[in-house]
Amino acid sequence: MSAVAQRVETEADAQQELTDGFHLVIDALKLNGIETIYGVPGIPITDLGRMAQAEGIRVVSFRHEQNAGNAAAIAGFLTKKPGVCLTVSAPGFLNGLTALANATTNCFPMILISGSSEREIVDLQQGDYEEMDQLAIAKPLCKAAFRVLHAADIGIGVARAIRAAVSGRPGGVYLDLPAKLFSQVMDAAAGEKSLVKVIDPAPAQIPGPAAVDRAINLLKGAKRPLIILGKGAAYAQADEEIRAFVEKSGIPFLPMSMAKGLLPDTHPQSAGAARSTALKDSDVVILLGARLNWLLSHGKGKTWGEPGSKQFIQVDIEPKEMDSNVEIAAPLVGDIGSVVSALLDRIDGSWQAPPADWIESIRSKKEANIAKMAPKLLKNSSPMDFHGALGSLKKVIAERPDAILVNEGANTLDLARGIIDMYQPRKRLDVGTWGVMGIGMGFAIAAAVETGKPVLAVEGDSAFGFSGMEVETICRYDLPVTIVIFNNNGIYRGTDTDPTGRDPGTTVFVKDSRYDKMMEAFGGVGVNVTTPDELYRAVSAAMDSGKPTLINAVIDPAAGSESGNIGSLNPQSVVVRKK
Ligand SMILES: CC(C)(COP(=O)(O)OP(=O)(O)OC[C@H]1O[C@@H](n2cnc3c(N)ncnc32)[C@H](O)[C@@H]1OP(=O)(O)O)[C@@H](O)C(=O)NCCC(=O)NCCSC(=O)C(=O)O
Repeated sequence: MSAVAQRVETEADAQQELTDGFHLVIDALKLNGIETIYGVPGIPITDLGRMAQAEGIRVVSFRHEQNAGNAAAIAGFLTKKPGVCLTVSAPGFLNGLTALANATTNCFPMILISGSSEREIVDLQQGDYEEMDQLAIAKPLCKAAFRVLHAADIGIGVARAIRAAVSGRPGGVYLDLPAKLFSQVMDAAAGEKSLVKVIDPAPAQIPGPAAVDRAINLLKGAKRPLIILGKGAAYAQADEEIRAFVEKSGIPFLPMSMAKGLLPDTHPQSAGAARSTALKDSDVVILLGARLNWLLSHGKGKTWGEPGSKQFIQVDIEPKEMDSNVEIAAPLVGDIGSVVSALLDRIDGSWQAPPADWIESIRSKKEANIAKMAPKLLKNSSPMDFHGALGSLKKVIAERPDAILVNEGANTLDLARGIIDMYQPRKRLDVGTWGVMGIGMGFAIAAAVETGKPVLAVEGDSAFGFSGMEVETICRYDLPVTIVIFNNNGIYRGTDTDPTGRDPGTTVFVKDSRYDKMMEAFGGVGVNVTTPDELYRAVSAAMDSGKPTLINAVIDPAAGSESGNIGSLNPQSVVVRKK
């Protein structure tokens, strides 16, 4: 090439605006309304995080990918947009996978984006930095998995990930971005054209009229109807329609834990405090975004009364969910908002409220259970038991109904679920379908970031340990998160011993630990409390101040029972060994 031609080409290059993989990923996310990324920086995505922040995306950096992943997952639940988690390759990617799988199980829309090493080297197993076939590993753990090899395909890759995460039954999606992709350069105009805006990412799915007729006829013939609200109903953000359906039909409702607050727990139709009676004695049960999994004893057995005494109507966006455990007499496939609207249209002048004896039997059981519980909640002992401590927190939430409650643990979870009334939708976030420990700080951080509301995380001492280092993240971003650790020195209880006398018992922790000191180490507020009154005052002050606070609540080490309320799943040894 002549010197003149070279000069002409250089000038043309100088005028040509360029973009690269980094910027295309950011532009694709922004075009689709992704405003926040949760992640942990490192090779090869450090600059992606920096640049995303510079371009106006909020980037929240965590201390461990599992917590960033949990944050992304619950952001998806709260917003109906996929929460994005960004990780480094192999080990960081693996750390994010638990959250991705948990998101998929819980039907939370989430995208795990991980950098990865070079395809050519990985496929020949030549020992690249953090070499791993991440796409193959992610596939069975999520709803969909994609890899983008060319900058020109980033737009499509991001679009496919978003649509896969939120359409139909929401879930986790993996997006694999090899390191080389980020520095691939292309013409900026062509790059912009390659981006895809996802139109109507989760289209409404309207139920067929015959399916609606079948369900309404069944409900009309019911003597003891029951509505079970699941977290799918909470996710749908069809709050007004659901409330109208419950109130116009007059049917008692039972919320699953993350559906609490869709209608207030204090609502006269709530059967939450009469759970056994409602499940056992009902004859027609409508499941609204709730699955008949272990949490509902698979729809059979003694929880559900006489065999054959039940008929189920199930509302779910996923047709395969029907008949998963027992026969579904009236399947209603569609999105919750569309199905509930269709049902509501049919609650007209001919509708008759459920028989008075059914309503009365729920009411009287509920009142008896509440009356039995009431004195336990007032106990102002030191050290505290679970009921006394939770009585205080019940008051705190009643006074701040728009606060978000995050909850995990065994006794701390089971008792808080019943005791702390919720008043508004999507305010209770917990361990979900898997009963997984470790969601605490990730959920609390995302709840604060996404909603700006005060967050109260009520944590068993064991559960907190899985994500405890994120208190630094909470302080760093100055989030309005109050953490209460129910500290009874161990898992379930703090009294276990090693029969050989050699080591601590397998379920105990260091006695009388001061978790509040952890918060102080990072500039947050730490408080140690020993009575329910002190707890009430400390939590109220913390939530009003909006300052990151950790309250170490000293609970009697002998308080608490084993198993985290999963009864039948706890195997018991039948062998007695001779010494
Ligand atoms: C399986 C369940 C859905 C059902 O449990 P049940 O014990 O049958 O029901 P609940 O806990 O909801 O309620 C217990 C009883 O309290 C009553 N109840 C409910 N609310 C109230 C109020 N406000 N006042 C008075 N009484 C009440 C309710 O009607 C029941 O009484 P009756 O009506 O009289 O029966 C639940 O336990 C659950 O969600 N479990 C998940 C546990 C979990 O995920 N654990 C994590 C594992 S921990 C771990 O990792 C590990 O241990 O290992």
